[in-house]
Formats: sequence, structure tokens, C-alpha cells
Amino acid sequence: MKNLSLKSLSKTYFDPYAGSHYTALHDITLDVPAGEFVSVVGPSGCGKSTILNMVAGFIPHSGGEILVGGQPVKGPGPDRGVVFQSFALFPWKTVLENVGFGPKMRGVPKAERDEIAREYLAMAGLSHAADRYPNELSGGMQQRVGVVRALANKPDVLLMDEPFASVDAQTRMTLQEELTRIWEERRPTVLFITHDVPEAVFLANRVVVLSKGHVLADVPVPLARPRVWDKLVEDEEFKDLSNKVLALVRSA
Ligand SMILES: Nc1ncnc2c1ncn2[C@@H]1O[C@H](COP(=O)(O)OP(=O)(O)OP(=O)(O)O)[C@@H](O)[C@H]1O
Repeated sequence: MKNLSLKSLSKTYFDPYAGSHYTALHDITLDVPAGEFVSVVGPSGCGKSTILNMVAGFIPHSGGEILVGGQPVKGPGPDRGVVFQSFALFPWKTVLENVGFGPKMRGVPKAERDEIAREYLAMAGLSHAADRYPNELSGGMQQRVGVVRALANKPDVLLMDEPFASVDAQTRMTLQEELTRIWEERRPTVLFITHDVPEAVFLANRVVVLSKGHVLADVPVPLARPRVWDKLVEDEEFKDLSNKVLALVRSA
């Protein structure tokens, strides 16, 4: 796995309607060591998705540097996997084919990529759905497929932008527990964007709080793993950390 390093990163958008520039990010410096899970929270418009889209290589940055394993990001690449809120699965492909798509693009032969896809589907408890099509799955199952599809490509860095925002509360907790379990097994470097403070704390080793395009705080989360909601929901340290991060977001 590789580390992710943002050095004095900035982003200025040009608004063609107003004919003016808007600086969404100022001087963001952030290091995510290889194999670490970092959540990013902050009020709407503080620049969370902008950071993720620049690290993914979807949009250019205006200043500073983005390094993955010491190499500058110049565009999208297989070293970074992305999971968005919308499932974006291929509706005409089976679940197995969806999960095997990344390896297929890298030229992995069919038997081998089917084996990889089955291994990751098993990890997420989805073996039984391998031959189904996305429209035959519940929203929670589709989102699980989206996560394992990104993981099956064995990215060094996993970028997640509110991946569980559109599923119900119960499924969301299950998905959070599954994600921590899979992360512990594979240890990709993760940047996880969310509005949900308990989710950010539950998942991460560190929670970064953004405010108006700046890093306001970087809060370590030393909670033991494996993490399960039944235990953490009553845990004083978890509650204290969540309250601390919530207060920071409110002040942002
Ligand atoms: N393409 C664009 N052109 C101009 N301004 C933009 C563009 N994309 C984002 N912005 C502005 O940059 C700022 C940061 O947006 P961004 O989407 O990164 O915030 P966010 O923290 O992810 O918000 P949310 O939580 O609501 O998704 C906002 O003020 C937004 O209006």
C-alpha cells in the first residue's frame, strides 16, 4: 500500500456565469500513512468533495502537490479506487462481471478475474448474488457491490465520497462494520468523506475537520478494533470523541 500526501494544496474554481474566481481550498496539508483510514468531515461547501476529486485525478488542482507513494497525481489511475454515493454499477453486467471489471481493464484473464471477484464477493457476504444483475439487488447490496468492485482492483488508496448516505440507518451500520472488517483484512489507505460524525469516528484512525477550505482540526481516534456498533454505542470514549468532533464541525 502507498501513502497519500497533500502538500499546500489549493483549488480555485472559475465561475463562468459570475465571471469570477472562487477559492474552495486554501493550503491543505495532510499526510495519510500507508494503510491508515482517515475520515474527512465538515459543513456543506467546505471542500470535502473537491479534495477527493483532485486526489482521484478527476479535476486539476490549482496549487501545491498531491503525491501517492511519492509520485505526483496527474490524472485518474488504477492505484486509486473511488466509491461514490450513487452506485454506478453497470446495469447490463452481472454482479460478478461488475466486480471483475477493474481486473478485466488491467488485462487479467477471465478465469483469474472471476476468482478475484468471487473472493471479494465472499468477503462482503455476497457470494449468492454473483450471477444477479444490479436491478435485482437492494440498495444496500448494490452499495456493497460498489465497495467490493473498487477493492477488487486492489487499489493502494481507496477514496470514498459519502458511500453509505443513501441507504437506511440499519443497513448503513452493517456496511460500516463490514467496511472496517475488510479494511483490517486488506489495509488499503483510505480517505473517507462524510457528513455523519459518528460514522467518521467509528471508521477512522483519524478524523480531519475542514472549515471553509482549511484544515480546522486533525483528531486521532485511538478506539480498539474490531469495532462493532453494539459495543461502541455505549462506549464513553467513542461518545466523547464524537461530541468533540461534532463541536468542531459546528464551530467550522
Ligand atoms: N465546478 C465548480 N465550479 C465552481 N465552484 C465549485 C465547483 N465545484 C464546487 N464548487 C464550490 O467549491 C466549494 C466546495 O465544494 P465541495 O463540493 O468540495 O464541498 P463539500 O464540502 O463536498 O460540500 P457538500 O458536503 O455539500 O457535498 C463550494 O463553495 C462549491 O460551491
